[in-house]
Amino acid sequence: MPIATVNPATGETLKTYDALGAEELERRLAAAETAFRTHRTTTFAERALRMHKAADLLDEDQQHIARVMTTEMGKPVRQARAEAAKCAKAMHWYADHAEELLADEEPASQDVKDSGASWVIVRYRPLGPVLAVMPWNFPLWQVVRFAAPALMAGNVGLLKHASNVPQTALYLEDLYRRAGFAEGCFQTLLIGSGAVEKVLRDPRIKAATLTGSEPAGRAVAAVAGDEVKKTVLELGGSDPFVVMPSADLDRAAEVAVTARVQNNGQSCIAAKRFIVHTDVFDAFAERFTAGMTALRTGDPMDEETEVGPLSSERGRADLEELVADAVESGATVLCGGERPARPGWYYPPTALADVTPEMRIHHEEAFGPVATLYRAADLDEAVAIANDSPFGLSSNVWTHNGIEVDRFVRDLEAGCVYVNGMTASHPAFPFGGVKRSGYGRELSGHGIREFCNITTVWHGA
Ligand SMILES: O=CCCC(=O)O
Repeated sequence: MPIATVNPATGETLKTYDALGAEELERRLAAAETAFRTHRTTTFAERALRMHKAADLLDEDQQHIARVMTTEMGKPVRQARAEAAKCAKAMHWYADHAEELLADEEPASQDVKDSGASWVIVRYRPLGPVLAVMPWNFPLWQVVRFAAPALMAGNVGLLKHASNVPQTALYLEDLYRRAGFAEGCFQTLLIGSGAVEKVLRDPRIKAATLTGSEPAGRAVAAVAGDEVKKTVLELGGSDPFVVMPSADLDRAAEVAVTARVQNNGQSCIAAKRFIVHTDVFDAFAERFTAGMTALRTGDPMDEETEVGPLSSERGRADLEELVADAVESGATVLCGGERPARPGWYYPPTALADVTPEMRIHHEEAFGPVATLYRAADLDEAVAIANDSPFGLSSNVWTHNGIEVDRFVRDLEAGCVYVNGMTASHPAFPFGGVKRSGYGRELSGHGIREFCNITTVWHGA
């Protein structure tokens, strides 16, 4: 795939980039190693000053970078501005909290005594240069939620971003440099995916994080495993959205629409499978279909647009194939289902009912604004349908029955359970999944500690 900005709203190639040559790649790896030697010895206060500055600069640049993101991957510009604001918030949060999250820990005095020590501490030390392989869907946020904790922990970052968001990738390198992080602390590598293995095997790279598809995660984890390097993987999701009879149906349907079509339906934590108790299925389906049909679709630069184009022609073709497969096998189209006759990679908000396990869409991630609706006879069946997926990222449940909430929290196979709301990541809460959605956690204290050398310091009498 060429490294290029191609506007998904028109299909026009606006800017292309050459991949880094071997010499420049080597220079950047060396710069990362050099930068780490100094950066690891800086204080939390020094890092925090730069991170706050980066957040302030990002706030100043919000209009500009939002338009760049929209041009590169097609998200509605209002959502792009919200993404930039969320990144600044996360940067401030890690600037404010990193020191306390990575403070030395003291084991219980009885255990210290039992070991024969006079004192023991556990210290979180940085690992070194970390490679981040990141996707285009939240081109700022996916990177910042790695970079903010990594830099605050004393690590340095090398970004291999998706090939269709090069301007956003270069902006991020420039942002951290302008904020005062030393040369080499955060670098963008304009390279194709074929060059990732070489970088990952380089002894100067100590760990890797990847957000993206399952095949990409498997490939990076295989190489990292061979090199015995730590990885965090945040892969696909096909999150369930369960609606029980006690739910506020109007609110559940309204949030369900947003949860499905956020980011033009291209979010790992978008709700994708709507599992509705049979007593309220028809009422929910009617409200949900009306909401999906009423969405304003069109030019993502238009302030009023709620759903823009998909990011690529291939992405739209994949989605169309999933829908065609389902319809051929008996799914009912409640709304949408046909691409509009216009330039750009648009696909309408679509809802499918009568979905069965024989259909590909039952097991695969629909990365676009396509919802599947399921009828469940009771809570047990709702849980069974929800868990009948290779993925386990997040989940959403709508009920006002506390016993049901306990059951969902106990039984849903997912990294998060959101009750009476839609999944939304927050800097203070761990984010990540189980099953084919990956492993490890981003954000919160758990995220910042993923790329630390957790060091036991034992001191004799
Ligand atoms: O694509 C998944 C990430 C979405 C988010 O963190 O809000």
